[in-house]
Amino acid sequence: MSSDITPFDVIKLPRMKIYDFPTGPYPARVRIALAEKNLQSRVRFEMVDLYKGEHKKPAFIATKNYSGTLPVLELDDGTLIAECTAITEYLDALDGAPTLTGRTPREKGLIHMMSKRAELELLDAISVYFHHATPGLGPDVEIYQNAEWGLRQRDKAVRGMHYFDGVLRTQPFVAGEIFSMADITVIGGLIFAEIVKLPVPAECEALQAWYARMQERPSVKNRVTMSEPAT
Ligand SMILES: N[C@@H](CCC(=O)N[C@@H](CS(=O)(=O)O)C(=O)NCC(=O)O)C(=O)O
Repeated sequence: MSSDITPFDVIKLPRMKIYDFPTGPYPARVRIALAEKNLQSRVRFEMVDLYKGEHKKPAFIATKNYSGTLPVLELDDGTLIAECTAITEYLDALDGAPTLTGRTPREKGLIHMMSKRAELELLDAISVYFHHATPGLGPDVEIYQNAEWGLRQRDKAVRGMHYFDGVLRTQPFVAGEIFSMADITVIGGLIFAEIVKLPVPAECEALQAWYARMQERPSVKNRVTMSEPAT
């Protein structure tokens, strides 16, 4: 091997901690990205109990994430990165060979657009429905609820499902010809839909077929158990 190529296994990968909630839809996005990049062994998960409101405690907000959400990535030098898109971009760039966030300017633009659209039109909409029009994380955490707003966002998410069904009738993945961060974000949305028992409409056959394919990916299938200590 020529001297100017550093074998992957000698690149100094950082050790990382992720403040996490193992079954959460947004944490699932980062867990899937970690597995797709084969980085699981570099990460320790620290659970933050959402149902006890630990993510809204002043200490967490002051020292880990001003937005009071999960996941949060903490590097061994103390750097903190919140926001699933940002964490995924960081993880994807670590080996110098991005596979999830785009290899060319055009791919990067399309993937970012479709991932953001999946947040706005699907995942975040279901999250608002969960927090405002269901018991959510419980009365001690959901200190303000607006059921009408939550129901409007639920209806928006159903429209989003139809939109992504239309996209997936024309191409194999959410942002085009390759699996990307945009697919992971839609997967997060459908994970949340299952949690709130919001079914994908029967006529959204392309979305359903795509999701069935996605659920066969080891990164998706094993996303929750990856943090359990090896037995
Ligand atoms: N924009 C943020 C949103 C993160 C988010 O909402 N995370 C959820 C975690 S989970 O519900 O998916 O498990 C959360 O912290 N929810 C707690 C709350 O909103 O009070 C991101 O992309 O990381």
